Formats: sequence, structure tokens, C-alpha cells
Amino acid sequence: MYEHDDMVPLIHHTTEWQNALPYEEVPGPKPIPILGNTWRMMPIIGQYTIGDVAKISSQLHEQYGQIVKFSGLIGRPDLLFIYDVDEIEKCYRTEGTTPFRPSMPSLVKYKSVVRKDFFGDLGGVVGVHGEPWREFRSKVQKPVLQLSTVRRYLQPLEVVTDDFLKRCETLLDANSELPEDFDNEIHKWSLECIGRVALDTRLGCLESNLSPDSEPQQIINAAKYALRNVATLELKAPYWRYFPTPLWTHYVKNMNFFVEVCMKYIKSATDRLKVQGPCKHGEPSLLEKVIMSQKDEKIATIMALDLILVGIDTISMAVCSILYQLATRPEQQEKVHQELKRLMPDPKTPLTLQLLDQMHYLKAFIKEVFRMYSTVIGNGRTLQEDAVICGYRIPKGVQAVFPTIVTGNMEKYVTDAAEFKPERWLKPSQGGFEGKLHPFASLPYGYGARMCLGRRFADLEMQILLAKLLRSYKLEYEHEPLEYAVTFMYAPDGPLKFKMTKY
Ligand code: HEM
Repeated sequence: MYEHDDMVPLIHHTTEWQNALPYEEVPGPKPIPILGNTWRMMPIIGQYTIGDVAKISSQLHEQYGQIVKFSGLIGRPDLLFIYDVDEIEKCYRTEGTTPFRPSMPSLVKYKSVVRKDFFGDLGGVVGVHGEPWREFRSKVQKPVLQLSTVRRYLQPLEVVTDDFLKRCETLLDANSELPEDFDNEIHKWSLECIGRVALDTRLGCLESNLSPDSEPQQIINAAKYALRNVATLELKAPYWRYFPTPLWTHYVKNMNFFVEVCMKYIKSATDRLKVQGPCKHGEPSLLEKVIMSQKDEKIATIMALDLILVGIDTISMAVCSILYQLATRPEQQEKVHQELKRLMPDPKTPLTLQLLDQMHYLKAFIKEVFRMYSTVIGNGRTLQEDAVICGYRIPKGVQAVFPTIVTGNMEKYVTDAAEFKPERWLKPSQGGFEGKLHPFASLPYGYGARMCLGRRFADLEMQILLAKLLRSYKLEYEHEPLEYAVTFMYAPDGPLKFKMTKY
């Protein structure tokens, strides 16, 4: 906010600002002349590698304290790591109506430059900011987050998950173990779920013996390509910013393919609506709601594209991590199983939202995995106003980083932080453990107006899968422990050869 006469931000007149220390004094690694700090971020030659992001984050905290500045990064604003959770809370709470989350520059370029012909002024929500973001989000937020929409997908996603579990049974070897590339199968399940939600269709990714030129196989390949290469494109080899590298050209082709798939299914949904009219009994689908309220297929297409782009890897990585933790924590897994057995004495009991709601221990287990092994390692905001943070004057334009992976594990904010205790998320009446748990220390879905748009679907998909799986099967892991690794997400790195046996 500015005063009209001299355009000086109002905050400059406060005693808080006047008493604060100058920005230059924020601690952090000193940039060296010419190369700045960029070299530290470069893979291999630098002090830090991409896979070290989680480690860098805690090293920076140990070395410099509650607030750390990473300046001198060529071609990008300073990064400001904040480890004081009260300050993180303040940043979120004062972020205004159009929070700016710097993300996915490759997608930004694709939407705003390469395919401006298609997107025009409708960029969607991911990689879009200011008023265009607010306008688009307000068009789709209600139908996506409505409880009635989520309820509408419970049964269809249960069917997808039943198919997945049937497929898992066929994949078991003589020792009842799942194959080395089981993470790919989880990936296909999440793709099938998002296809059901965002495109109103069964994509067919869980079929066995898919031929290489079948559409589902092509979609699986495209999604896998996006997963493996976007990290390289954005973190390791950002030369595409200046000229079209082969990786960039492939990325664009891949994205064009996704846009085409979305357009094809959204056209079918629109045609169905035209012929059959809006659904007279029961709840319309998400697409029907968006198409009917917005009267514009393009909005539905762009929404679907965004949901698909961010809704596959996040959830599949989260599921890999949760399954690994369950398989290596037999006592806690047994508690989940007993809870499910009590709620569903017959394993074939159809799920309802009410039943899911009562799976307190299961939900607490998921939250505890997110706290200790934060799948999305951090969140961030580009400051849109000057602010005082941790006693320093921070200019607008700086990118504030909230390293959830560190803050969720800080004893200062979470009692017995190094211990895995799902009970901390339960109420005392549910056998909860009373201790400190700062509400902003672990925020797996972010916070505020820009919070994860797919969080209700993410919770629904994960709960359905875990409830069905752990009600009927025991999961074990009999190999060397896996390390966690970071690309964009934090997940166990290695073959998830779980042993899966029926109770
Ligand atoms: C467990 C899985 C998931 C996790 C941990 C997760 C986490 C996040 C986080 C941290 C953000 C940033 C929020 C912020 O800036 O405050 C985000 C944004 C977003 N997520 Fe998720 N997400 C998950 C699954 C999904 C799914 C399944 C979908 C789609 C169905 C989805 C769609 C989105 C979208 C569209 C945004 C951008 C919102 C905006 O900028 O307006 N997410 N997610």
C-alpha cells in the first residue's frame, strides 16, 4: 500500500520498519564477484546439488539462523529462506487477494509465449498471477472444492481403485512381492483417477498389455516424461530460456499432446451435455458444472490441463511415501488395519464420506508422513509489498521460501519432532497426544487464497486407496532401507518392492 502524495509505502512510516535492520544485513552465503551465488546452485560443480535441496535448506538454517538470504542469483530475484514459523504465518496472513507463488517457469513460457494462440488471456491458475489468476480461480474454485462434487466422485474413484488393486494382485511374484517399478503402477492409478475427475472419462491406464501406440500408453509416457524432465529443464538446464534446446522442443510437443487430449475429452463432455442435457438425477460432474456455469469449453479445458499437470506426480509421490512408511512401521499399520476392520467389518462395504471421516488414525498417519517427509518440500511467495520479516526490512519482489520440510521437523514448533507419532494429530478423546504443534509448521497443501486447488480430491484419492488396501492386505518391506530423494518432490528413492498379502 502506498501513500498518494509521495508514493512511499505506508509501512515505511511505522516504527516497526524504522527500527528494523537494513535488508543488506540479512545473513546468508556471500555472493562472490562475477558468478554471484549461482555457482552454489549449479549441479555437480557447486557446493549443492539438486538432490540436496532438503539438506541445503537445513544447512542454511543451521549456519545462518531464522532468516537466510541467497542473493546474486543470475537472472532471478533473491531467495529468502524463512525458518521462523510465526513469520511464515504473518506472510501468509498478509498476502492479500492475489498471492504470487513463483513456479514452473517452463509452463509459464509455454502458456504465455509458445501457445499464446490457444491460451490468450485465459492462463488457468498454475504459473499465472495477479488479476488473471484471481479471475480464473474464482471461475473454477467453487465447483472443484464443493463437498457435493467430492462426494460425487467417491464411488467412481472407488471403482478405479478396485481395478488398481486387482491389477496389483496380478503383478505379485512368487514371494508375493510387487515389481521393482511399482511406482509406475501408482503413477498410472493417479493418472486414471485424475482422468476420471478432470476429463469425465476412464483413460484405460490400468489395462494390462497396453500396446505402445494406444492412447493410454501415450498418456502414461507423456506424464512420465513431464515428471522426469521438468526438473532437469528448470533446475539443471535452463538454457531453453534463451534458445529452443532439444529438451525444450520435446517438452512443448509433450504439452501440446496433453492439450489435445484435454480438448478431445472436453468436447465429448460438451457434446454429451448438448444431446442429453444436464443430468436430472443426482449431482452433475465437475466438467458439467464448469461447462454449464461458464458456457465456455475452453475454461474447462484449461482447468483440466492444470489439474492434470499438478495432480499426477504430487499424489503419486505422496502415496509412494505413505506406503513406504506403512510398510516399515508394522505396529502403526496394524492400528490402521484394526480401525478399518472396526469401521468396515465386511471388506466389501462401500465407502461413504461419513466412513472416511471416521478413519481418524488413518488420516493422522497421512498427516504425520507429510509432517516428517513433506512431499512438496516447501512453498513460497514473491513479496508484493515491502515488509518487516524477522526484524529486517525486506523489499518487495524478493522470493520468500517457506521450507516446510525443515519447519515441520523443528522441536521449537513440534513436540518430539524427531519421533513419528500420528497420535499428535488426534484429539485427546481419540487417544491423542498433547504437545506443541504450530498450525503453520507443516502445511502440506499451502495456505490461503492460493492453497492447493486439488486438496479435497487428493485427500479423497489417498484415503480411498489406503482404506481399501489396508483393510484387505498387509504390506511389508523386506529390503535395504530406502533413502528419500528430491526432484521437485520428496519421496523414497528406489524399488518399492512391497510384499502384499491378503488377510
Ligand atoms: C498429496 C498431494 C498434493 C499435495 C501435497 C499438493 C500440494 C500443493 C501445494 C503445496 C500447492 C501450493 C499452494 C500454495 O501456494 O499455498 C498446490 C497447488 C495446487 N495444487 Fe496441489 N497438491 C496435491 C495434489 C493435487 C491434486 C491431486 C491436484 C488436482 C486435482 C492439485 C492441484 C493443484 C493446483 C491446481 C494448484 C495451484 C493452485 C493455484 O495456484 O491457484 N494438487 N498443491
